[in-house]
Amino acid sequence: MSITAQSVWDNCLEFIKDNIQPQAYKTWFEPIIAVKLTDNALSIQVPSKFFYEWLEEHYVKILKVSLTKELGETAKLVYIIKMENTYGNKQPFTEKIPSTNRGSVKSQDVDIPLNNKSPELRNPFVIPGIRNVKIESQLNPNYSFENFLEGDSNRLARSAGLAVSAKPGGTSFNPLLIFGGVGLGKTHLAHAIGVDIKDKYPEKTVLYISAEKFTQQYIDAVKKNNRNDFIHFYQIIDVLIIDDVQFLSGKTGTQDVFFHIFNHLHQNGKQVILTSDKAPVDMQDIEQRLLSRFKWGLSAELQTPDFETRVSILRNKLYRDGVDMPEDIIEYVAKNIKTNVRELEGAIISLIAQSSFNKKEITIDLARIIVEKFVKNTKREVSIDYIQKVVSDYFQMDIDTLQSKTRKRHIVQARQLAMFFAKKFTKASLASIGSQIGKRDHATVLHACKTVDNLSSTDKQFRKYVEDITKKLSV
Ligand SMILES: Nc1ncnc2c1ncn2[C@@H]1O[C@H](COP(=O)(O)OP(=O)(O)OP(=O)(O)O)[C@@H](O)[C@H]1O
Repeated sequence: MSITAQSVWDNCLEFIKDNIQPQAYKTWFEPIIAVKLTDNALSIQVPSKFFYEWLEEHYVKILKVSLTKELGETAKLVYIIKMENTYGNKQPFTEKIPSTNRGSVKSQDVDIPLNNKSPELRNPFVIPGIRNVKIESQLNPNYSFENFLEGDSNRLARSAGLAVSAKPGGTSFNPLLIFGGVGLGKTHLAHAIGVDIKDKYPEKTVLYISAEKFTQQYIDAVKKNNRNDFIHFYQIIDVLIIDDVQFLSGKTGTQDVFFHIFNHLHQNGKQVILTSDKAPVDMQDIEQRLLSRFKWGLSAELQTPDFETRVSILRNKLYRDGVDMPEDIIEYVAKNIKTNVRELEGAIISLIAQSSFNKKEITIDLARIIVEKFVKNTKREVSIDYIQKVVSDYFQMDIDTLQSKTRKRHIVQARQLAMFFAKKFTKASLASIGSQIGKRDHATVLHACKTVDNLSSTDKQFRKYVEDITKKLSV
């Protein structure tokens, strides 16, 4: 009788069945399909990359023994990973990985077979069409746990981050959503988790990307008819970190594609880490099904650090930069800049720069001047709600009137001004602004912004409105 892939695999299974628990056999071996036998290499098809990893981690020895028994010392095992076909792709997407050769995965290289059946996998980060897909993690090694100082304000998020990096995909913190105000360390912490995972598990494919870049890549992929490649690229990531997910607000196409990628990763035990400037309950224009996914794991808030933590952050920064600074100056800066760690660091850097350029000693007086300038120059984040309040107060109407459907000219103008300032002073998308100011669409907001621009250059009275409200919002 001739030897076939099926006959070899059947014999292996018989041996394996006798040597492992029945439940484990059912879970991990029954779903496998023997595909082909060439040059003493048996190719087996497994349902996911997670499955492959599990086999390699727990059953590689027994697989080796059974296969050697059948095919001799030169026996080889090749996995074919059949990815779940979430996108109506006619052909299944496959990925081949040789057994116990995880070196190729270690360097974040994934070998994709180029045959007629499987589509070429295009990596949005690298020139398309190359055979060996190298995925740069895009992580910043300077953002580590070590230099992310702990305090009451960030203890939960930081500890959850450490738990995730010790066991990516293996904790209930999946996804881990880190949220908090501007400059409080969301990006830093997200990178630190990724960096630590790469240290502990070099074979894992980690990718950091901002939601903005993700959206751009998706738009490009749709333009170039590469939507499936885009999805497949993200589905082979082990740890996906997406920064500033609030950016997806109002972008339904990108949300939809992210929803499918998220489900695939989550189902396969991969880790997802997200950051956002607001808690899921406060996110506007994000589809309900996506919001509910965000809440599956843990949402951990980064709050404004207390005085002690601010002092430690400054001390640590100075220590790393090799700069000595009197304790009273550090405390002065920490006392006066409270709400944003980026500003805190910025002020101390200006102080060092000023003193070295002007050869001045660092004194409390110099610190006072710099902190004052610094605090004055930093723009305060205003919310869309606040803008609507300021505009409606200015025109002495209530917010409901401002948002109403009326076409009365002065109300329309007030609404257009609110939209114009929301665009100018917040990072919200046109769609999100529209939905918050009277449930209008993005085209209406765009039109409002153009109208305000036009009117302020042609109508003196209108220009005064713009100037007055700008002043009120800048105080
Ligand atoms: N606990 C901390 N320890 C040390 N440095 C910190 C800490 N928190 C924040 N920082 C530093 O503050 C700066 C701003 O942090 P980061 O860019 O991560 O903020 P963010 O919350 O992502 O801001 P944004 O909302 O603007 O995206 C960085 O230089 C970061 O290293």
